[in-house]
Amino acid sequence: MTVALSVNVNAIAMLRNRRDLPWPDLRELGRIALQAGAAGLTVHPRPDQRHVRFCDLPVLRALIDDEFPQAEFNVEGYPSDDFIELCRVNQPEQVTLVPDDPRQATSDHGWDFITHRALLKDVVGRLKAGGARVSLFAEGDASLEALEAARETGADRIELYTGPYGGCYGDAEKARRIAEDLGQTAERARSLGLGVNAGHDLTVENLPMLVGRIPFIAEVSIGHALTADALVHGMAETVRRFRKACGQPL
Ligand SMILES: CC(=O)[C@@H](O)[C@H](O)COP(=O)(O)O
Ligand SMILES: NCC(=O)COP(=O)(O)O
Repeated sequence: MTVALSVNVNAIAMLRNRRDLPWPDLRELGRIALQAGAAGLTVHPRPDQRHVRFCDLPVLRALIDDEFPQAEFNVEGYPSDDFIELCRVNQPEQVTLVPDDPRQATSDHGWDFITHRALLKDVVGRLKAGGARVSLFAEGDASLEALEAARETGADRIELYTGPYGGCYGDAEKARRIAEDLGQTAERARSLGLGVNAGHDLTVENLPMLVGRIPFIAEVSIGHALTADALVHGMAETVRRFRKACGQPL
């Protein structure tokens, strides 16, 4: 089983949005990423559109449909009515639901599945009826009880929030401890029949330990570090480096 890499283009969009100009061009960079072997593209449209804009979604949908029909579009976000409508219109293969407050700078926690079970069950049902796989952003140490509630929503997968793991760069011992917690959570999720994705602050350096501990991760979505590396190495070479760090044969 190989760990699929989905390239999150939010950080590229944020750079573009500094000016009223159309570059860097998301469609072109998305194309380079997919040509270099990324399995898909991820966007996280936030209500203020400070990163990816709502109008970017049809462009990326068309790129995949026209040129990379095996690739997947993953749309992440809080399940507001606007977000659900964006998903209906753009038909992502996967929707990842995230408990973000609009004021948050970035995602920094997973769902409380027990408290939000009813909301999630309703939204997951609607998204799945529209044809999407649904993944739920989860705390790295989610309990069995919490994961049972996640499964009851009808979701297909969880996405492990790996921010604290990414935050301990330079401290290998702490990273190992967190990787172990993430591994145990992933095993609990798998024992319930849930697939496991992972994301947030993953890098070429920290991926191998995570994937070594959780070889059954289905997909990682990566944006911030991948965009930073692309400034140094170019997008195509960066995607190859991240694929290698995921354990993919090149
Ligand atoms: C859901 C998640 O893990 C986030 O990492 C997210 O997709 C990144 O969002 P921003 O790029 O908007 O910070
Ligand atoms: N789901 C996580 C994601 O898409 C990207 O997170 P990051 O690499 O930008 O931290």
